[in-house]
Amino acid sequence: MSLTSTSTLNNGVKIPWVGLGVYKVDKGEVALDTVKSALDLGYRSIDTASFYENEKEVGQAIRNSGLSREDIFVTSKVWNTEQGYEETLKAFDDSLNKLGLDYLDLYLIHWPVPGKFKDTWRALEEVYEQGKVRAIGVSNFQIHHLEDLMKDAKIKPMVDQVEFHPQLYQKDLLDFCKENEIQLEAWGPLGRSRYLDDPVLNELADKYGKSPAQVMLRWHHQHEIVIIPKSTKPHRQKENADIFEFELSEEDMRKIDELNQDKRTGKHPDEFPY
Ligand SMILES: NC(=O)C1=CN([C@@H]2O[C@H](COP(=O)(O)OP(=O)(O)OC[C@H]3O[C@@H](n4cnc5c(N)ncnc54)[C@H](OP(=O)(O)O)[C@@H]3O)[C@@H](O)[C@H]2O)C=CC1
Ligand SMILES: O=C1CO[C@H](CO)[C@@H](O)[C@@H]1O
Repeated sequence: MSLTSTSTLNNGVKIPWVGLGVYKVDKGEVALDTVKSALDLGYRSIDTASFYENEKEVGQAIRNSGLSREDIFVTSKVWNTEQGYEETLKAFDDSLNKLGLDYLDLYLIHWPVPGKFKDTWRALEEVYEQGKVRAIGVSNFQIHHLEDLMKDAKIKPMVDQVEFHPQLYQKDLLDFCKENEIQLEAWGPLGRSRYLDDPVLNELADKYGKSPAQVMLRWHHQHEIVIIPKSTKPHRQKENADIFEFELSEEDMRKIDELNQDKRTGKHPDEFPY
């Protein structure tokens, strides 16, 4: 198992289990260097969004890498103010242009904007059917949003990317996604580094000879969740990728499950100020 090991989405497309997130990675040199070091270390999946304002640098770093386009999995997202059918078709083209790519691997609805996300989804179905994106999905969708979307959708979402970490163990959503063949992807898988001093995670880190961050990430992996930890630092990128060579016991998985406090670092999807 390595950074090239993948989960298979419900349409057969393969997504790496571990990718690099690039939110708050400043455009310019920082973004170029961050994506370069990740690709050099073997990362093959990058998660960006029009909202992050670094698509240009992400695309440039991918082209500079000399890797084949088909070996890299690129995700972007349509932002809230860009939602609606026509608006999303335009936003998709803008993202492709900024990235300098002729197709995306995954395009997501960033948040379930009330009254808009169904029209937005029709636009995603359209670009998917045109072959401009290999998979489509959603982000920050709760079970009720998924159920609502799937009532009218021609194509079922392949991915739901949500905030997920031990302090926000969304078991019902995870089970729902598994039942419906929707791949759950965790944003903030390190809890944005706020809970790394948790005593249970530290005790387990000592037990397995790993860092608390690696224990957290491995917990997601054993729950079959795709993760996209962000770091601008090569030594942390390396650490976050080194989670394939150890296994948490069932008892230790349960101990981490029990850390849940329904605690979010971001907004609740039903309360986001749309
Ligand atoms: N769909 C959505 O609405 C959202 C999607 N996302 C996506 O998910 C990605 C990941 O989430 P994000 O919010 O960045 O949070 P993460 O949980 O990935 O945490 C990132 C933070 O942890 C630090 N860090 C990284 N690795 C380590 C380590 N090994 N030890 C200690 N600290 C570490 C980073 O600092 P440093 O860089 O200094 O190493 C940074 O401060 C985003 O970058 C973005 O792509 C994020 C938020 C919302
Ligand atoms: O992707 C994102 C990055 O983080 C932001 C602040 O929490 C989110 O709003 C956004 O969805």
